[in-house]
Amino acid sequence: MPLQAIAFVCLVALVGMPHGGLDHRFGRMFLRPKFGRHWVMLFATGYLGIMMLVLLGWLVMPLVTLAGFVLLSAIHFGLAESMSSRRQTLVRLIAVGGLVVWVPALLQPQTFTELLSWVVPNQRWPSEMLFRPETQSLLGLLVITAILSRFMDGLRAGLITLGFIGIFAFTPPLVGFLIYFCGWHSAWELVRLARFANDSNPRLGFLRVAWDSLPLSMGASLLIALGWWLTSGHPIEPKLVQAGFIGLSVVAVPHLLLHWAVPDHQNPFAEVSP
Ligand SMILES: CC1=C(/C=C/C(C)=C/C=C/C(C)=C/C=O)C(C)(C)CCC1
Repeated sequence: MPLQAIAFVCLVALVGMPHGGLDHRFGRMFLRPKFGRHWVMLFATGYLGIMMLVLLGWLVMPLVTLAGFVLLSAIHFGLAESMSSRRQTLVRLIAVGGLVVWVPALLQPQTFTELLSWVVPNQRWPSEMLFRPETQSLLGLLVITAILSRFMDGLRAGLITLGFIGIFAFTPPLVGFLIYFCGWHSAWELVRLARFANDSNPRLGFLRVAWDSLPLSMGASLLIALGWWLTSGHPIEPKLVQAGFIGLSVVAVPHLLLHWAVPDHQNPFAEVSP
């Protein structure tokens, strides 16, 4: 298990962070046409401000912040999964995008509550909630909705979804998350960005993306390291998962909001006027 916690933090830093490492370019595309050279100030203030709010949320109301973060993440992952789908209702997005949470919460409640107790320590709520029949039924319903919804999008989408459900059901929740987040969500986003960077030579495009996303990803990883250092005094494994998870959520929320504001097809490498 400590190995999983270490892999969680390292892979999130190395593969997960870079997929949001070009957010400043998306921000520039969104803000510069309206605000000219003031875009940098606005972007930095907005992004950092949202990060601070999320951090404050974890300190003041951890459960609300956890629930809000899981819902936002589900919508974000759901949108990425159903980019080509025309049927993007909120319930479907949440059902599909949240599978990485719903499936282990339903089928591995014991391990899942242990992880939750590391993320939000001293709270009895997760273990009381997760084992209730109402919660289990709701989770089951979400999983069924996701399967039906993806098969309606096409056989391939349905089969991929079943494959992921199998992974989330049988691998430890952190491993399932890493396979999905690093091996699928971030990987596809990096491929998409590499194509934007250099359509005729995606390999060169990939190098450019890696290079350009270095400052923001390094900054985010350093912040997580700082969180680790500040929360000293706990056993290593829960602490790694807590620092990794809270750090991830702090940088993920502004990323999710930004990507709702900017249309998917816009190239972040294109020159922006003025
Ligand atoms: C609650 C919970 C999980 C959910 C993590 C989520 C929801 C992460 C979302 C990340 C995002 C949206 C990154 C941005 O790009 C895990 C790790 C599966 C298991 C431990 C408990």
